[in-house]
Amino acid sequence: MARRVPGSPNAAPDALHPLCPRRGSGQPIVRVRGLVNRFGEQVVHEGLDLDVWPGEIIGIVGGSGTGKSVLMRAILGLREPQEGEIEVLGLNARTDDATQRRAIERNTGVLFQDGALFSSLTVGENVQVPLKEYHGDLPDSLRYELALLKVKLAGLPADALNKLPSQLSGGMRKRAGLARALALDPPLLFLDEPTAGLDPIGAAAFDRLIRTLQQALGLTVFLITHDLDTLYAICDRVAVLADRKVVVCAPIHEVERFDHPWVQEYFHGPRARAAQNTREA
Ligand SMILES: Nc1ncnc2c1ncn2[C@@H]1O[C@H](COP(=O)(O)OP(=O)(O)OP(=O)(O)O)[C@@H](O)[C@H]1O
Repeated sequence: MARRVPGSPNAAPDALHPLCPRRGSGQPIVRVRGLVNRFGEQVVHEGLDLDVWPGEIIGIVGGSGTGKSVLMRAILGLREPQEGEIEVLGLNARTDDATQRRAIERNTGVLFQDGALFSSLTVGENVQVPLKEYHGDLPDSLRYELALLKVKLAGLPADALNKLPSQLSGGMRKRAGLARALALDPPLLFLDEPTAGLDPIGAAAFDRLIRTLQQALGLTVFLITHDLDTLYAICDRVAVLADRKVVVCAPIHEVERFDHPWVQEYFHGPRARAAQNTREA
């Protein structure tokens, strides 16, 4: 079954999140320049540049260990790179200024690969964690209502609110993680391999959910994936990490033609051909 997703890739949503830079303003929502990340002798990134534009879904791909997660962590300020500039929503992500750091945190939602839910809290309590941190003055009943709204937005039934993560399927846990990532209505969403571990039907449903939410909420999405179907189904542009940097960043049909051994193997190797055949079937 080919994945069918509402709204075509490359068609950015009409309405952007109010905190997003205006489209056409020339201002990216994430700007990375000259990024260097090293672990001891190992150089992961060396002079990496990347722009993420308002309202797009950008897919980040690359071989295992090319530094996709390290890049995401550096952008989110969860890791201090050795060199480079990183701006998020016009703010310096490498600042020591606590107010700016908090503003970035407040405006970015993250779905980590394993969902990263607190196992001893229910789904509803997990979603309320960021609400408590940033809106501690809200009455409990309103926080509960907001958590319920996010859980429904993420496509979970209302009764999931009172379940522990261990009582959910893998796909439902991803949706619960997504609900928490959306708790504060961020303009910018980071997803680390959201469809990993899901069966093809569950993965296709998750792709649809991401596209629908991105269009409805005017989100910009930074999406790390190995999933070719996701790239074709929902990504407006694809950035390929190789040789310690972004070697190409463009709409997928341009990336497919890019002359680089990893790109050619990934997009034209046996697995890619199988995915292509599935799409054409
Ligand atoms: N805290 C750390 N300490 C030492 N090395 C690290 C650390 N975090 C990441 N690395 C190394 O940096 C490299 C890039 O890791 P990263 O997790 O970003 O890769 P990735 O592209 O996301 O890989 P995958 O597709 O397998 O998830 C790897 O070689 C990894 O071992």
